[in-house]
Amino acid sequence: MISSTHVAAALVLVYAIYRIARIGKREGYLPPGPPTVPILGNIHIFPKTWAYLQFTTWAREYGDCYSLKIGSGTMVVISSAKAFNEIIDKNSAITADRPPNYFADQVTSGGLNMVLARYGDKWRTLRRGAHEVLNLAVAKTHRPLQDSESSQLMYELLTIPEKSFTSVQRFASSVILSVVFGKRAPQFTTKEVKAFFHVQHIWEYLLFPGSFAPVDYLPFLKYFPEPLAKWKPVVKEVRDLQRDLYFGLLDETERRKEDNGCYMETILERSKEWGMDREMIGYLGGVLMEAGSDTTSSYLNTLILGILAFPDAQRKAQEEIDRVVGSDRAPEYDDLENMPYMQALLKETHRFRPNAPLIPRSATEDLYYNGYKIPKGTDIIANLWGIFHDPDVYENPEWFWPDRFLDNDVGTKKEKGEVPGQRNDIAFGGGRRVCAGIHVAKYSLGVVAMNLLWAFSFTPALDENGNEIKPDIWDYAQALGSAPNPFKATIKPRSPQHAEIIRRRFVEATPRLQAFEHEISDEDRVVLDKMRAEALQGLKGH
Ligand code: HEM
Repeated sequence: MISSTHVAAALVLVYAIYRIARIGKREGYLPPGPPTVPILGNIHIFPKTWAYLQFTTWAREYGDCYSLKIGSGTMVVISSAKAFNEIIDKNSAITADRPPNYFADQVTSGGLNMVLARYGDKWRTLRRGAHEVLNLAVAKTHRPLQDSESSQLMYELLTIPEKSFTSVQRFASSVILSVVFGKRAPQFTTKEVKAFFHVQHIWEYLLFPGSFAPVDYLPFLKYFPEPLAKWKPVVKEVRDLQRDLYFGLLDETERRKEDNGCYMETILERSKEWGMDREMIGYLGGVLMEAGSDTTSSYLNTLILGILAFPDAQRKAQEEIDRVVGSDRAPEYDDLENMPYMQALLKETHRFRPNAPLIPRSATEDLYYNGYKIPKGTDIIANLWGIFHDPDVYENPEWFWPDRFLDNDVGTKKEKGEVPGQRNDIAFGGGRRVCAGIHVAKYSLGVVAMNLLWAFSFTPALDENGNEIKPDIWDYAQALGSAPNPFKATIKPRSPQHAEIIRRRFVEATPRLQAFEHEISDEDRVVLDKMRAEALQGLKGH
């Protein structure tokens, strides 16, 4: 006989099956998206590589705001300037959070990595500390240093052009090291730069979706023992390496007490007022290096790749620079306002290969877009690649073609007229989490780009048979940001007069650079002395 207990058990079972079968199913109020399967949702088709390309393909099929089901969780991908403006800019108060990141929390003492931190008190304190030292007025005080570092970059391209790729990386790292910790990196092989790139490589691997099990989506995995949790030793390694580097540099700044005006000197002086303890200070310094180094160098190397592959852009930029600056002096930042083509070229580089093709956010309250609901707790991915490579909005989006920005400030097709929400600095993000280093970044990018094009002609490198190697605009690293793989170019000064000015500027920058040459290795000292002596010799020889 069937008892009421049996009936109750059967009902519970049916309900449980019904609930489990619904896991992974897209709720009716969500934006559309690819078909789901029970339990997994869209996990089985989630891209393990080149996510931004697949996200863009889906955007063309499902629209500028679509959803993916990650088990019972939801991810919404936005791929138009309008959606970005409405969701990220206008709704910033409820979309400024980042998705949970267990690995980042473990590595940086409970979420002190400002870029990845949840939207809360720790982030607010870090952001305030960053703002105090990165705002426009303070950023301006570092411009002489950026100019001086750029003069060494130009000198390296003149004398060791075959190392252009790493020279650009050295420049970017040295600027951030100096600005943040008051200590420069004279070579790409300088101890701190080597240590930084070493740990950064492992760190990116740890963060890259698919490298390890998705602990944030399946939290029970956190409790697995080490043999089953392959990320555990990697987390420890990254933590140890980062602490050695970041806190080692902080110790050095404290020891030195010398006033070269670096960020750490200010932060150490005012940390109490800003509510920052030593852990926060060390990680803030390190995170600024992480956020400011690769971005700047990848951008500049992309620019070089772009003008190699699309020589028309180089020719037009140089015609303009010659007209505005001439060949008796090197360009200065203020020249940029008289150079519409150069401005267009800078914008085009951001559009062509945005440094952050996907920006992760998380909704802290329900919000609505185009009648769809984006519930609290949804991960929101701003797909910058999809925005910038939309053929409906941009003419030939896969071309490096600065001219598009001459017609209108945002580079969109003429017949499109004004595209709602479009602005030309989306590449730096938006709302409350907009790039904290935008002023430092824009100066480095502008000054170096103008100097590169003023000083040198860039043509494709030659192979062993003397044939040109076709620049490959798709040869990018499988990483979180858009970083071109190393490539070679033929780089020649545009005239002996240009070469002489490059040498002179490098020699004249010596005292400014020396203010940041602390505790540098014997090897770095020897190389620097030799470079300076040769530059001086070159000048006398003329
Ligand atoms: C080519 C240069 C750069 C580009 C394109 C760039 C772009 C970005 C983007 C897209 C974000 C995410 C913004 C968002 O969530 O809306 C970001 C965040 C950030 N950037 Fe930059 N960045 C660059 C250089 C720099 C530099 C030089 C620094 C430091 C000196 C820096 C410091 C930061 C920091 C600290 C954040 C985290 C902001 C937060 O989460 O509150 N960036 N950047």
